[in-house]
Amino acid sequence: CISKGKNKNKMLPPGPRGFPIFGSLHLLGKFPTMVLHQLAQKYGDIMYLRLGLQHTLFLKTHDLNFASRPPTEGAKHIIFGQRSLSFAEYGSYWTNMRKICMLELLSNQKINCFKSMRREEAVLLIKSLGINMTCRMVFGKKYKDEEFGGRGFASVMKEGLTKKMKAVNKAFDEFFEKVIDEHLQYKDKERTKDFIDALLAHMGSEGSDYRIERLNIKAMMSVINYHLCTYVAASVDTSSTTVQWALSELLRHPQDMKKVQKELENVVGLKRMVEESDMEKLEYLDMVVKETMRLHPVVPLLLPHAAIEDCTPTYLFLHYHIPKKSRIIINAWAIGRDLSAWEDAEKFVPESFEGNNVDVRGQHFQLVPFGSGRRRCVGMQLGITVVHFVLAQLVHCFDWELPDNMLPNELEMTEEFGLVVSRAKNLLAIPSYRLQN
Ligand code: HEM
Repeated sequence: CISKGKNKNKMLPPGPRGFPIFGSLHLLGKFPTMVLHQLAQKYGDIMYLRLGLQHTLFLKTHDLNFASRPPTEGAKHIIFGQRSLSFAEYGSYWTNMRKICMLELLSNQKINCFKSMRREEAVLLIKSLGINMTCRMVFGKKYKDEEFGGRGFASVMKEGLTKKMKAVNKAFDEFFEKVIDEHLQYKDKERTKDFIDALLAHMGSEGSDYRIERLNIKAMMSVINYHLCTYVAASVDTSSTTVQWALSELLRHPQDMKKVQKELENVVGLKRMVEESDMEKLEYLDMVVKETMRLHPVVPLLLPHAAIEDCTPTYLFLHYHIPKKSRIIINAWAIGRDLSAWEDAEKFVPESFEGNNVDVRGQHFQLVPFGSGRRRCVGMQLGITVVHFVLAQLVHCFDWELPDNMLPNELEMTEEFGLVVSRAKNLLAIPSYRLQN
């Protein structure tokens, strides 16, 4: 929030006036992305609300200044304060944690190391149609619900409402303590080292203003889990929610589903399963994933950014004042539907990526499902790999049908808003195996 008093003579960006105390909170309703999008059509791309600000150019021109995070209640209680990577303030602690994460868990080399594990999981997925990949990369093995206070990983995440956050934190704390103890106990055993081993190797190391202790390691573990599950929208992670949206769109557009299957038949055939090494040849599948991330960015408002210093960006020849500590909210959902960048913005048309190099990695500002710049998603490469791989498996191994003779255009696509936006109604579809093995 910007305090107006202090900035009386400076021009804040335009926006609705709002009420005292609540500001414009009442406007947001059930679908804040859509409301913010409509407000931006009235007030412009840089907009001031007493809740936040949204603008896209900032990502490039003011990336460093907006690379911090504001303190939030959720982060304080549920993920060990601002020690977690996602919610850490910009500074040497965040820089180092991000470096460790990039190097030890999310580098291309590490992602490749776990290729065979993802393949094993894909086979299991095809058998069980349940997704559980990243858990093994982070913790080295799958932990059952009973080991998580008997309540289940997902159910504990779901209880992340403010009142319950402290209790939730305790449940996580016990679970993480157990995982750390197990890793220390089997430290010298012959096995594939996972992310926790890598973090433990840094225990005791220090910088000028921080020291990595057991608590910091737990904070890192929790933020990775936050991306595996969401505490708003049930036991799904960012990657599997994206896969669900992609499959939903393909069910609504059977001709596109056929096109992906045809491509898979040409590249892979029907006698074996898809391998990760096939991915680069699956151009249409890639377009389907991009189009899904455009229409259904699962973290639609990204994570909130915070201004480190005052700044004065220029927009349409006007100089706006953005005070230090302002919360910056970027509406990736609205950016993907911007009529000046996308033709037929509301329609699912994978072909719109044909013959251009627009991708999802934060270089093209009309499509930012992972954010952009310094604070963009650190797990992007893993997310992209998993989404392509799982979707390819599902469409290659199965034909899909909607239940009860439902027509494709009758499939509901209502969103349930949260930090991760999933389908409001579970996707129900009937698979029939189509490979010849
Ligand atoms: C399809 C999959 C995914 C999507 C769409 C996604 C999206 C995002 C978005 C939008 C942000 C915020 C960027 C910003 O504030 O500017 C973010 C941050 C982050 N993501 Fe992801 N994510 C995905 C998968 C993953 C995975 C698999 C991991 C880890 C295993 C991960 C770990 C993180 C972390 C740690 C941050 C915070 C980075 C920081 O603050 O420096 N994400 N993600």
